[in-house]
Amino acid sequence: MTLRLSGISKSFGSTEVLRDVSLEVPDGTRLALVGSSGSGKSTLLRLVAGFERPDAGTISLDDRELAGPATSVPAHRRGIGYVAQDGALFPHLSVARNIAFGLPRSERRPARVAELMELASLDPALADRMPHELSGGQQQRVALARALALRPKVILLDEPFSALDTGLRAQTRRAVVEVLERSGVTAVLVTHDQEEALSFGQQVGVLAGGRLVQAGDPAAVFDAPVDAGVAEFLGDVVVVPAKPAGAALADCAFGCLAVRHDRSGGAERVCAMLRPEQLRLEPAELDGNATVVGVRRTGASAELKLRLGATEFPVEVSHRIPLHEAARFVPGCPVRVAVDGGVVLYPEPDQPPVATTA
Ligand SMILES: Nc1ncnc2c1ncn2[C@@H]1O[C@H](COP(=O)(O)OP(=O)(O)OP(=O)(O)O)[C@@H](O)[C@H]1O
Repeated sequence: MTLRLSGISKSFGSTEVLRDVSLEVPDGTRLALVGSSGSGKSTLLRLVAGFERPDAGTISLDDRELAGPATSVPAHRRGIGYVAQDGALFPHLSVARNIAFGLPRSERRPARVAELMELASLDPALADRMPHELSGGQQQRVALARALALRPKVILLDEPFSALDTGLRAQTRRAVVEVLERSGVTAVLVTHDQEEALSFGQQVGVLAGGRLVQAGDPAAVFDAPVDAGVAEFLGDVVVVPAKPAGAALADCAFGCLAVRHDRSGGAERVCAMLRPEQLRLEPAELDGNATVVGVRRTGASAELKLRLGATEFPVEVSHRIPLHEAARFVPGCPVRVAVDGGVVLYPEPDQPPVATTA
């Protein structure tokens, strides 16, 4: 079913947490909501689940209004499943009984539990284990199986992977996406992890200060963030002062580059954003456009500090390279820095832009 939010606002006392949020998650698709801590992600999910009421706006599933000025369908009547951050399993019930707890009485049969365990890619041998005897990833899959037991139309996942360590996190995320795909349920994930948000589904939505500042196809949002703040939030950036130079071109410390998206709104002073993955570096005696001014080894990589100064925009840029390449770049060495693909232009911030890559 298609989930629609229209003009949702919510305050707690005098604190406005969400303002005029509208979005649509088409039937059977997945949306990841990302934003920094306090941006209102969990509140939005709780409004959809029915744990809170919006102050303004409507929430509906297909043609059925769940929340609005004159409507408030209770949480248990919404047909919406909710998976909390810690899975919230009952510690005194086995895996099978935790899952069965989510089922209507008439369906509490071992065969139905086994079916849900299979759907959630859980080994049947785990059925009699207690939650504390499971890994974090297995616990999350039990929580998902329990949430799917009621055949919800929509499933909401509130930071379900945040307690897992990096390897298990990616593996559990892939497993969960497969389960959601198999069950064909519409899903919304809340996360503050950019990579997770960009790889979860068909749409990513970025919340900042209670507003949905951008939503759309993850690759398109990553490629053309609406402002420099979103660009930096979604991944590493290199930002340098720039000057428009005619038809979709801009001059900056890297030379004259193609502009792939102009988000400057015609501002007089602009800066250019690119991703570190776009940079290619070669030692170059003759046609260098940068100089190595520092090399710092950090684990498996090295951070080069480069000065780009051939133009009216001299800047220093930090750039990470694999450690085995570091020997080619010693301080004082001239370097040719080329940029693959174009840049995105933004209005220059009040503060001078900082050129960094993490
Ligand atoms: N029940 C409540 N009463 C008062 N303030 C609340 C309540 N729930 C949330 N808030 C406030 O609303 C703001 C947004 O909180 P919310 O949990 O939605 O953010 P979030 O983006 O999910 O953050 P995090 O990533 O840290 O979980 C915060 O400032 C929080 O303190």
